[in-house]
Amino acid sequence: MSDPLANVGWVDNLVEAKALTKHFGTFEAVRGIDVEVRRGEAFGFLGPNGAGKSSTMRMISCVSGRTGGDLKVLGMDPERDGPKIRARLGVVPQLDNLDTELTVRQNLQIYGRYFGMSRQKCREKANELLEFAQLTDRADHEVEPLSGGMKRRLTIARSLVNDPELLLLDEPTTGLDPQARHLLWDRLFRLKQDGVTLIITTHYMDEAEQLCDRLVVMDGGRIAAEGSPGELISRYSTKEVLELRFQPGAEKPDLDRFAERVEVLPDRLLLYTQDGEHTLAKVHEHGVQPIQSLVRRSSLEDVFLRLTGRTLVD
Ligand SMILES: Nc1ncnc2c1ncn2[C@@H]1O[C@H](COP(=O)(O)OP(=O)(O)OP(=O)(O)O)[C@@H](O)[C@H]1O
Repeated sequence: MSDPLANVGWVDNLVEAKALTKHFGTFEAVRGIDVEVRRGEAFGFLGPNGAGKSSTMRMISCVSGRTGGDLKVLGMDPERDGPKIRARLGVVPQLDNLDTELTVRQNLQIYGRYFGMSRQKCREKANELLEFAQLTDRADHEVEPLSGGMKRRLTIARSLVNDPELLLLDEPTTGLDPQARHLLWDRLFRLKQDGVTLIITTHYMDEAEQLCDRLVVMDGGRIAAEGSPGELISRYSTKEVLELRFQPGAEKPDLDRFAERVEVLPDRLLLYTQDGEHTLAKVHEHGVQPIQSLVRRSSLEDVFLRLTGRTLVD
């Protein structure tokens, strides 16, 4: 029997990039990255502004050509098969580009028409997506007065009109308040459960930790590390971190011997240790009196600091 999936181009890796580069004139925004995104996972590009995340996303979403290297999306070449790939992708750009002349529902329906769906199908799909985005009660309202979180959910709903296998989200929650972010994460979890592969760029470490099964840490156009959030934390950091703050302007004590590693930031010291409370006790025994102390688990922020010597959000 022939393989029923052969015709729809089934591949296990939805994105395969090898030595992928993007130059703008002489500036190298993406400097030879290798990435594999597996079907069904939520994959993250984590990095600060200017790391090359959006440039990479734009190549994957077939809106910008590569300068060098190889790129396959859904097993096809974006430069040759752009329209075929785009028909199976959903794209949520960094800035919402909703049509403010249309209502919430019309924004969804008109997208369906772009994909050649019948009016009836567009109506049904819009109803389904309004419910998914928790916007049913706003369906016939204008877009402009919606909150930032609602606009974001509508943009995501719109990107799902064509039932994409792969959804690309560029900084999905930037600028949203914590409640709106959590609501949006909840929707993304649901999509993942439904089998949609997600690629997310973010400079929020908590977002990457919450959402991503695997991620790459990008900096200066390169990949600094790759793995699951847990793997990256155990590879590059300790179990716990003791944060100590001192009087402004006071000289920070040398506490290197109390921890596996110490980072000196402008406003605090970070002591990397397996047991923060024990380390704090030793610091106190030594007569050091910080004005504030906090023991927490290591995070991706610590991984980034270790890899680049900088904090993620300056
Ligand atoms: N069209 C362009 N022309 C020239 N330089 C560009 C262009 N697009 C991006 N760049 C530069 O390439 C670098 C990477 O930008 P990119 O937008 O990919 O980074 P990013 O990691 O997505 O950051 P952000 O979070 O700010 O979007 C930046 O230094 C940016 O100024």
